[in-house]
Parts: sequence; structure tokens; C-alpha cells
Amino acid sequence: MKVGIVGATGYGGLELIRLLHNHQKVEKIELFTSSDEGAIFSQKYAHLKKLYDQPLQKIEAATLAQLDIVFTSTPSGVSSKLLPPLLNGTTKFIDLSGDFRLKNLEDYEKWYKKEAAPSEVIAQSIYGLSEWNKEAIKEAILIANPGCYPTAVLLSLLPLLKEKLIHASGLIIDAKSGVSGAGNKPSLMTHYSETNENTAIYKIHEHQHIPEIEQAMKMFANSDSPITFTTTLVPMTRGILATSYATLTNGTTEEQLYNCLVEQYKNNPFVRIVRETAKFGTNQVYGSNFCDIHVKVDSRTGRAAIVAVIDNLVKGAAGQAIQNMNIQFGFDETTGLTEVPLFI
Ligand SMILES: NC(=O)C1=CN([C@@H]2O[C@H](COP(=O)(O)OP(=O)(O)OC[C@H]3O[C@@H](n4cnc5c(N)ncnc54)[C@H](OP(=O)(O)O)[C@@H]3O)[C@@H](O)[C@H]2O)C=CC1
Ligand SMILES: CC(=O)N[C@@H](CCC(=O)OP(=O)(O)O)C(=O)O
Repeated sequence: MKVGIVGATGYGGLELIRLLHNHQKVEKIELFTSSDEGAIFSQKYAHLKKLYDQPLQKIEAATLAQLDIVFTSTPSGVSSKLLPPLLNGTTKFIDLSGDFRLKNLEDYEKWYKKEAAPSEVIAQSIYGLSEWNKEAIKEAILIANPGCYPTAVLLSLLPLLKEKLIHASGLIIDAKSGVSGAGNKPSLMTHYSETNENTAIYKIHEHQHIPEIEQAMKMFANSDSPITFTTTLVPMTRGILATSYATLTNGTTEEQLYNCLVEQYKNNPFVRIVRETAKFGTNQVYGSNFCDIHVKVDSRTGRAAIVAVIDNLVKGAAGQAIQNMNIQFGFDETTGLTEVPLFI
């Protein structure tokens, strides 16, 4: 099949290339840019020399229409305008930005502080949380790939909320991310001298992933309590660790939480439930499409800590997007995604 990547020069785009390179069903990868048409890709990225010595192409509807699938790995606020005129009913699109995730346009404009995508396009987009929306993903023409933080949070909490083993109200979610989550555009936020030897909380109670998490909790677990969600930037390149603190419903035991997660994901190769462990961290999923989940009950307080780790660029972005492509095209879900985590 023929695949296009719009935004190939960004971190999400580079990760799509790395993973699609070894995908058995992909015969051709075409790369598109909005800013550097004609540039030889491997001259921008030396690690791709002899692999991608091809020119970056202009984003044109007619060119994209010849491809089976196009990934748009462009910033929120860009995808909303770029993508709608490219839709042709045949080529499938997977967008990595936040522009087609929120069904309520007012929510988008409030949290992203940008103009929303056209409502008719939002209406046809399918939320690409692979493990929870497979039937809809199979039929989708436009997939809104989930945000990196929501992926970790939702995979770990949805089964427990659905089975009412934890209270939906009063959920506190403390998530930490590596700096690549902010993309490759330099900023004061991600400048080396601001991130090295530092850990900083940001967008407190204002993060754009709050409405996305709440929307999916309602959609998949019929739970509509507001969440407290905070994000912290830590001095590492990749990785998200999201810890949720939840009050247990009457009599829930650690065993029940564990069994519920195991049962939910028994046929899902990328979600691993880790039982006893001395430590639990982002390096156990580094470079891979795994989401690892660990739960621990505090009997003194009646609360559980539910922890999830992912690689933000893989399960949090490009890997999940390819998993969705596999589901859409009827390939084995793991095709091209069998990398063992780098760990050390
Ligand atoms: N980084 C992460 O961990 C995650 C990112 N995401 C989302 O994925 C998307 C891509 O993220 P990421 O790769 O990190 O971002 P980057 O900033 O690294 O890359 C974005 C790319 O988009 C292209 N672009 C910028 N402006 C335009 C435009 N006006 N028209 C077309 N293309 C444009 C640029 O390429 P060029 O100039 O060549 O066109 C740029 O390289 C974002 O929406 C992000 O929110 C989602 C989950 C995780
Ligand atoms: C570390 C870091 O800065 N992460 C970004 C994640 C961006 C993202 O995924 O934004 P979309 O909703 O547009 O996809 C953030 O917290 O905003």
C-alpha cells in the first residue's frame, strides 16, 4: 500500500517513518511539507541517509488522492484547516492533532483557544483509541488519533470506571511527560537550560486534554464526573507516566482491580498489566507501542494509585496511529509494531 505523511519533518512524522519502514504491507512512503518543498529529506535528517534520499513534496489534494492512507502529523489549529479540503471519500486519513477529537466545538475553542474544524468533518471523525473503538475504526475514513496523555490515562482507568470498581468523582490524575511531547519547534518551555535539572508543572487545570479525557470517559464508561488533571514536564526525551488517585467503591480489593484490567485487555497485545513490581517506569516501554499498567491499593485511605506508562511518540502518537491503520485495513494489529522496548 502507498502511504503519505504530512508533517514528516516533525517528531510525530519521524516516528511514523521509523515504524512504517519495517511494515510488511507498506510499499511506498511519500513525504509532504508545508515549508520546504523539494528539500532532500535525508539532508535534513542524517540518520535517514540512504533510506529516505527523496524530495519533500508539496501538499496537494490530487497527489494525496493517489495514496491509500495519509497521516497528518501537523499542529492543532493547522490540521483543522489543512485536512477538510483533502478528504475525497476514498483515501483514509489519520490525524495526530487535537483538531478532530472533541465533538463539542465550543469545548475545542475554549480549551485550544483556536477556531474549531468544520462541524460536518468533526461529525465524521472517529476517535482512535485502538483498544476501545475497534468496530468504528474499521469503518473510518477520518481517524482522530488520541492525545498522548489521554491514551495513558484512559487505557488505565476505563475498565475500572466501567465496572464501577472506583468512584468517578474525585479522580485526581497527575501525569508527567518527556520533552518530545511538545514537538520540535524550539520554545522557552522546552529550551535545554529551562528543562535540564528542572521539573515543572504547567497548564494547571487548563490542559487541553481534560475535555478529551472526560469525553472518552463518558463515551466508553458512561462516567461524567469532572477530573482533576495536572501535567508536569520532566527532563527526559520520551515517555509519559500518568498516576491516577481514585477512591475505591465499597469493598473493592486490589485483586479485583488487577483481574478487571487483565480481563479487559486479555486479547489486546499492546496493553500489559504488571502485578508485583519494585519499580515501574517509562523505560520499560521506551520506543515501543506498549502501555503498561500497575495498580496498588492503599488500605489506610481506601484509595488506589493506578499508574500507566507509554512512549508518547509511539503508543501516544505514531504507534497508535499505525495500530489504527492496521485495524482499518484488516491487517494483524501488531504489524510493524513488534519492536522490543529499548529499556537501556
Ligand atoms: N509529540 C508528541 O508526543 C505528540 C504529538 N501529538 C500531536 O501530533 C501532531 C504533530 O506533533 P509533533 O510531530 O510533535 O509536532 P512538530 O512540531 O514536531 O511537527 C509538526 C510538523 O507539522 C508541520 N507543519 C507546521 N505547520 C504546518 C502548516 N501550516 N501546514 C502543514 N504542515 C505544517 C511541520 O512540518 P513542515 O514545516 O515540513 O510542513 C512540522 O514539522 C501535533 O498536533 C501534536 O499535538 C500527539 C500526540 C503526541
Ligand atoms: C510535553 C508537552 O508539552 N506535551 C504537549 C502535548 C501536546 C499534544 O499532544 O497536543 P494535542 O492535543 O494538540 O495533540 C502538551 O502538554 O500540550
